[in-house]
Amino acid sequence: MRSIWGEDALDFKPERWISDSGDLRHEPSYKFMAFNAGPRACLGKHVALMQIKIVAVEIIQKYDFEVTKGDKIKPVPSVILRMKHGLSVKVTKKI
Ligand code: HEM
Repeated sequence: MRSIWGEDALDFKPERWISDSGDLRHEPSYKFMAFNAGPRACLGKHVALMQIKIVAVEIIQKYDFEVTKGDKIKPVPSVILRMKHGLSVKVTKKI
């Protein structure tokens, strides 16, 4: 991921997606491995992203997530994007 997004790839920096003029910054589709890019790219990408956002909002409103410290976070490039060592998190229900 660092080879694509730079040394701070793992940092939470939403501002990285905003240009100097305040617009959303365009990044080539080839940099997003999950859906691939080009003529055979995933046709369901936009449906999938919309569903992911809807589900994420529902879950984030109800639960807190904390990534287990010290875990190695490493993606495995393959047909299906997955984590090499999994991603363990502590989940707590919001009061
Ligand atoms: C998180 C969800 C999804 C992921 C990560 C995903 C990922 C992918 C990937 C990596 C490919 C292969 C692209 C290539 O060969 O270069 C693909 C192809 C495809 N996906 Fe998805 N997909 C998702 C959801 C969906 C959904 C919801 C639909 C349909 C509503 C869909 C329909 C398709 C179709 C039809 C293709 C074949 C496109 C072609 O070969 O021309 N996908 N997808």
